[in-house]
Amino acid sequence: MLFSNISKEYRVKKQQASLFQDLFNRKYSEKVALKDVSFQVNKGEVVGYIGPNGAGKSTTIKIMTGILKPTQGTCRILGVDPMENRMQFVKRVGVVFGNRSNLMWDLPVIDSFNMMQKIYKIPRVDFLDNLHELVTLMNVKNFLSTPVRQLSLGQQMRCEIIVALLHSPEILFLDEPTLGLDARSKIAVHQFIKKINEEKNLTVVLTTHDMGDIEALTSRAIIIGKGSKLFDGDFSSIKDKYQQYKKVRIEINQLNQIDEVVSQIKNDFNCELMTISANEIVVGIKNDFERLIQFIVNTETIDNYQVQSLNIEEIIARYYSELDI
Ligand SMILES: Nc1ncnc2c1ncn2[C@@H]1O[C@H](COP(=O)(O)OP(=O)(O)OP(=O)(O)O)[C@@H](O)[C@H]1O
Repeated sequence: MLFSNISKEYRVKKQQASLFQDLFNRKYSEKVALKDVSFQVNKGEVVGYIGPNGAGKSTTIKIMTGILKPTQGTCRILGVDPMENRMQFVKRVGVVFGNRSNLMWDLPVIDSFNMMQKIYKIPRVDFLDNLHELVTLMNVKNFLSTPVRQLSLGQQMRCEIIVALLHSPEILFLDEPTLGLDARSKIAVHQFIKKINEEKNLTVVLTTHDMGDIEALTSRAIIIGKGSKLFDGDFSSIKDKYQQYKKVRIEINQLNQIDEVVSQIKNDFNCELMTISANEIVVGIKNDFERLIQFIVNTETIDNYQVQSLNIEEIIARYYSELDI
């Protein structure tokens, strides 16, 4: 899979002062969604595509699945341009958009599965084999005759993934597959994606806001911000970079003492004062950590303290801010 020097600009209509101007002299501006993004994905790989809101994740998936044409660059999926010969292309890929359903809302789940057989003209024997395997793997047997609208979000997502896999695609694209799911459902989706990748050597590209998806599914992450690729590699190297950075919560119950402690920390330590509230100071610190702990232990007005490492969301936010994004 090749995504080479891809840029995408959307044409956006500008709001004009009057309706008359709007009708007869329409003006447009360009909204840059992707800027010269390149990467390759090999067969059987699982790749996480991470970024904050508006970074360009969905635009990338839409280009890879032939829904959108890039303004510049070359996209080759399974050796072909996804915009050309769409009928052939869609038979070779599976797509799940977390915010759009391929299931028929009022009908039993099994009807949506049967419909896929007709749409993709899957031979009956292959379909039944696949269905049996996927239903067992995803543990959805008990609600095959339940109307989709009565399923929980987690059950629905498991069914969406089955729908995308019934025609045995070679690549699975997942756009925010765990959006809105509770912790248990997320784990079920992770386990399933892992299994299907291992057993069928299926290539998986998934976009996510959720760092837990990356940790559970893959070591390779591509990080995107404001349309540009910022990182492509082993996500643990980003995590390691920030591992020494600690957050220290300092509790002070004597309200009149907090200002003094704040100014001592400010003057004596190389650290970042993250938040200061009535009885708590949160400090971000890297090199001066041991000395800060000594200070805390020796300061009588400090009642309690807690040390935390950065969680993954905070690591990404820090990474973005260092790159001035
Ligand atoms: N059809 C469109 N017309 C104009 N601008 C668009 C269109 N679709 C997306 N954009 C803009 O392009 C940029 C990238 O959007 P995209 O949906 O790819 O981001 P994303 O990373 O998927 O965000 P989110 O996580 O919020 O879904 C954003 O600034 C968005 O506002």
